[in-house]
Amino acid sequence: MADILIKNGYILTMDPDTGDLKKGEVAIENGRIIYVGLSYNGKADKIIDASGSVVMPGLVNTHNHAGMTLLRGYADDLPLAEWLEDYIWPVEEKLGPEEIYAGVRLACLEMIKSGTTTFADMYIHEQAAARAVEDCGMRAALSYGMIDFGDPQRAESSLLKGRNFVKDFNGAANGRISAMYGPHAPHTCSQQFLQDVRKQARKDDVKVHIHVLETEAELNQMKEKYGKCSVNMLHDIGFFDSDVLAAHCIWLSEGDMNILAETGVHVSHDPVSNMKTAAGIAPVPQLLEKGVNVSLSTDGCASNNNLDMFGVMKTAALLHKVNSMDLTVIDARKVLEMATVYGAKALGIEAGMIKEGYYGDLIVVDMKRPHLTPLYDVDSHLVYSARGSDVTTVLVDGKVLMENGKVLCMDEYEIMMEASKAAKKTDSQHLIDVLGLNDPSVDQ
Ligand SMILES: C[C@H]1O[C@@H](n2cnc3c(O)ncnc32)[C@H](O)[C@@H]1O
Ligand SMILES: [Zn+2]
Repeated sequence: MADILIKNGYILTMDPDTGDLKKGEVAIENGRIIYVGLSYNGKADKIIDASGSVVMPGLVNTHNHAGMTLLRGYADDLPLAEWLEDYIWPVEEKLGPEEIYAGVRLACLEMIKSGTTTFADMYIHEQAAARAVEDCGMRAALSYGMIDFGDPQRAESSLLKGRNFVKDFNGAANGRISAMYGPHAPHTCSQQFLQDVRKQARKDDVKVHIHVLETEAELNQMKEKYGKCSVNMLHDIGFFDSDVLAAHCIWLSEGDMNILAETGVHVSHDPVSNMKTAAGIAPVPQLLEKGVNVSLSTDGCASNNNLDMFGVMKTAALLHKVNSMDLTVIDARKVLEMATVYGAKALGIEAGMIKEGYYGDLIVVDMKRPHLTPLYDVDSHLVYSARGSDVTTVLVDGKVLMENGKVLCMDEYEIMMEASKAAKKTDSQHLIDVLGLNDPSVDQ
C-alpha cells in the first residue's frame, strides 16, 4: 500500500529515460517514489487529484542566505562592497540565533509556497537554520558561513564553528539536512584558511559551498594579492573538486571555465541577484557548453528580493538570450533542468526527477489560470508564464507540506509576525506596524 498516490496530472518527470507523461500517476511510500507511470496498480492511504495541473520535481535553490529574509529591502541600490561592508555585515552583528530562526522559518514558508523543496544555504547562526528546516519539513544543504579576513584567531574559531556544525547536523532531520563547509569567498578568506577547510571537508566527507568571482573588484583584488584570479588560486591550492559548489562565477576567463569543467566544480547561477547588484553576467551558456553543471539560485533576500525560483528561471532564460543576442542559447527545457536535475546533482541528492527510488519531493502547479491559458507547451508556461504562486501542493520526503494552497507544516500568520518581530533587532524604521499588519483582524 502506497502512502500517497498523485493522479490525473501531467507528469513532468525530467527523467530522460521515461520522458514526460501527459496523464500519469505517481505513488510514494516511505518518503520515496515507488511508481511513475500511466496507472498505479495498487492502493494508497491518500489520493491527491492533480487534474488540470503539472506534477513536477520540487525546485532546488542552490545558493541562499535564508536568514536574510529579515533584511529584505533593508539596504538596496548600493554598490555591492558598500552594501555588504557598511550595511549588511554591521546589521548581522545585531542578529542572534532566535532572530535567524524566525528569518529562516519565513524563508522556508516563502520557498514552500513557491515550489522550492530543497535549498543550499550559507549563513550565520546556522544551527538555528537547521532547527527551522527540521521543524518545517524541507530538505536543505546547510553551511556555516566562515570568514577569517587573514586573522589566525578568527580562522581557528570559524573553522571550529564549521566543524561543530558538520558534526551536529550532517544527516539530521532523518537525512533531510546535509551539512557543508561554507568558506565565504577567496577574497575574505586567507589561503591557509581555505586549505584548512578543504582538508577538513575531505576528512569529514562533506561538500564545500563558496562564493567565487562575484565582482570585478574581487578579480582585481586577487590579481593584486596573488597575481592570479580566484579560480586559478583555488585550483593551485587543490581546493577544487566535484564536491565544490561555487556561487556566482561571473568574472571567468576561458581558462577559468576549463578549470571548472575539468575539476567537476558545480556552479550556482544567481541571475536576479547579479542583475540587482550589477555584479555582471555569468557566462552560463559557455559553462554549459563545456559540460559544467550549472544550477539556479535566488541568493539571499537582501539581494533579490524574494525567493521565487520561477522568477529566477524566467530571468535566467531572458538574460542569456539578450546578452548573447541569440534566443536559442538556453531554451525552457534547459532552464527547467537547471532548476531541478542539475540542482539536485550539485547537492548530491536523489531528487530533481520524478523517478522510482528518488525522494518524494514533488510539486503540483495549477495550470487553470488566466496567465497560463491557452496551454500549448508545458515547459514554455513553467518558465515564461508561471509564478511561484501557481504552486498549489508541495511534498518533501513524501510528506505533504502544502495542499491546495494551504500550508500544513506551519502557521503562516505566526511566521510572518515572528519574523517582523525579529526584524526589529535591526533598529530601523518598521513600516509593518504603520500598515497594520500586526493586527490579526487585517485580511492578509
Ligand atoms: C555568509 C555571509 O555572506 C554574506 N552575503 C550575502 N549575500 C552575499 C553576496 O551576494 N556576496 C557575498 N556575500 C554575501 C552574508 O551577509 C553573510 O555575512
Ligand atoms: Zn551569496
